[in-house]
Amino acid sequence: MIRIDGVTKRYPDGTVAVDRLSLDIPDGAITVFVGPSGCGKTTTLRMINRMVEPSEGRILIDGEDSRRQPVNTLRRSMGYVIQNAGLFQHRTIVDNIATVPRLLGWSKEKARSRARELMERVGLDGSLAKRYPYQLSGGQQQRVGVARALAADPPVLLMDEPFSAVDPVVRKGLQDELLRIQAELGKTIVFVTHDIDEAVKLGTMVAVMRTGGRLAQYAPPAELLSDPADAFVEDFLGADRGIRRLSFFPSAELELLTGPVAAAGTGRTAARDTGDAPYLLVTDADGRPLGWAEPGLPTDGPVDPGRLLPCGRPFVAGQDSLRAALDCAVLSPTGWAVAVDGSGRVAGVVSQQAIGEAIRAAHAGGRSDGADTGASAKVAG
Ligand SMILES: Nc1ncnc2c1ncn2[C@@H]1O[C@H](COP(=O)(O)OP(=O)(O)OP(=O)(O)O)[C@@H](O)[C@H]1O
Repeated sequence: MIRIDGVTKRYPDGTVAVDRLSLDIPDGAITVFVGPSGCGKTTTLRMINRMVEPSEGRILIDGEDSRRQPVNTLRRSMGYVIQNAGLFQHRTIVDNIATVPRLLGWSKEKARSRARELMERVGLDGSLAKRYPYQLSGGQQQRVGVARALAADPPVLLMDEPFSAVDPVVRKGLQDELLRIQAELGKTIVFVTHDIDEAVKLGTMVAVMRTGGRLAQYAPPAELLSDPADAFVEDFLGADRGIRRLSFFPSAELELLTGPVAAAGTGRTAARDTGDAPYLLVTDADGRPLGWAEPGLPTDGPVDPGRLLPCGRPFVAGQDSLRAALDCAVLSPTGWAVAVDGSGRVAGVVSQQAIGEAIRAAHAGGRSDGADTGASAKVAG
């Protein structure tokens, strides 16, 4: 555990970048520092690996004052990733990644073989190994930056706005990759961003900082969304925090109806017994959703999918969140959401109204994952 204990940073010109900050960064989890520009996020991160020395207070690593370790030993135990990756332009990708192992005295072969293994881990094709950084896209360069930081297998990764310079689609891919790597390797990651959505998505714990380097709130993201500490945090979280909070409620308890679901051309569709549902959901022979049949549309023979109402993007029952289920229902012209299993086959349908009831029950039960335990079990979707 990294304990930040009453830390203040005053720069020589008198600027107080961080003001009496105290918090514990748990092992094997992602802790995100988020806040407006100039609130002291980068300074905090750099105090952890002593690129910046605190003016007051101390930082304990597994109970020991970080100043008791030689600074080089400390830094080698902490990979560091920055915006635009900061790669060595004159070195190939594989040699960029092999930098720290080489500094640690590994042979060239061993360091390069480790680098190639890491390229695969961060989702980079091996054919890029001999290229130079300028021959890679921004997103690929960021992956190289992550691989380089992981090369010597440090227990801690410090990441300063690592994905800020890439477009939203690439950024989402990098975030997903980081979550996957974190789940696989169990690193302690300290991540700085000014993007609250990124913080909520990635953080096991989120520290919201305010201008003047003060901590506004430190909590799992579900708790931030349900109980912002004050108006500043509430404002920073943005207008749709209620909807975003639904990402933390699993869809597992939604009661799915299978009555209004039928495969095209099976004859069952002719009966059109849709129960409570006004429409019939028609699937293909494998059970994958084709669309909604309006009353009156013959469905007992081959169905022209062009005549069905679209069913939008279904949610994965049990795996996706209530937010995904609600989104599906809201976007559906019928007001009903389609649930599928992991292989895309229809598991059932559920109405907007039933989802609304599940949301009310979830709020009443305070069942958003992680809010009680401090461990944020994220729900996909
Ligand atoms: N070397 C320095 N000398 C004086 N003031 C500094 C120095 N470095 C940072 N600051 C000031 O300290 C405050 C915190 O800066 P810091 O870079 O930690 O903020 P930040 O939250 O990371 O900002 P951003 O999101 O814009 O990167 C700012 O007011 C900044 O101008």
